[in-house]
Amino acid sequence: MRTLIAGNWKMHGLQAQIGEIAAMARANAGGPSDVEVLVCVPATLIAHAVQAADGVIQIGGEDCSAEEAGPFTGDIDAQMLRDAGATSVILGHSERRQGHHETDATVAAKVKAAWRHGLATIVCIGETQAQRHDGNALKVCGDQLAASLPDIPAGACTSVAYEPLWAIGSGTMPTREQIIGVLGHLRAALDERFGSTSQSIRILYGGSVKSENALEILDTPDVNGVLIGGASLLAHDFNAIVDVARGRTPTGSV
Ligand SMILES: O=C(CO)COP(=O)(O)O
Repeated sequence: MRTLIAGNWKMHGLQAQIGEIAAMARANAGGPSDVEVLVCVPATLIAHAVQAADGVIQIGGEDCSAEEAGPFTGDIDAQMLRDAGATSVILGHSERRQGHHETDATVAAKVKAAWRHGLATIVCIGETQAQRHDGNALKVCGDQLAASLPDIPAGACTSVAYEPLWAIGSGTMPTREQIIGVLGHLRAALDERFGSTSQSIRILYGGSVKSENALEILDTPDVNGVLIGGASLLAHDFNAIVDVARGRTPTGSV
């Protein structure tokens, strides 16, 4: 399984920032293929980003509707993301679960819609600080995984991103043992539910990933990649993390 280095621009980015995508693509052109690079951007930027990515890195969306085309003002469906050139979509990010009241059932319906249109999904789960404090991190994450990830039809592709809410944008990282604890639990659940298909599902870690901590995270058992927020906005920062994944000396943006 190739390591996935994925960015999440969240609600950041104007056309003026598309040069960052071009710089990410330039740095990855002709590189070894043991690392897959994906940047998920706001829907308004997908088509521009796909052009700038020049087929070197993949571009994804950050959400999609569970519905097909219809009377849903303001929503964007999976087919539209695909049409704009996205190959993947992040679903169930905690900022959507919290800010837009998305339940596990909503997320599962969105995942199915994305798969119908050939998008790979990154299904996000994670516990709050209070849930961890109460000793419920494993149960919360396990329950979210079970209810947010539908049975996987042949040909569908998904990753699961473990993003503890208290680590997102905070600069606070879980310990290596905490990551191992949750990811081991998730991998065991995936193995039990999906059998050999589990081996095609990457588990990503997300939350305050930077080039300085990327090596330690990527070297943690059961980590198959990372989902990066703030440090994915600038090619200089993002490329440094990709370089770490490739085992090269960081060179920054080219
Ligand atoms: O939410 C995240 C990625 O989806 C993580 O964000 P930060 O890397 O900024 O902590």
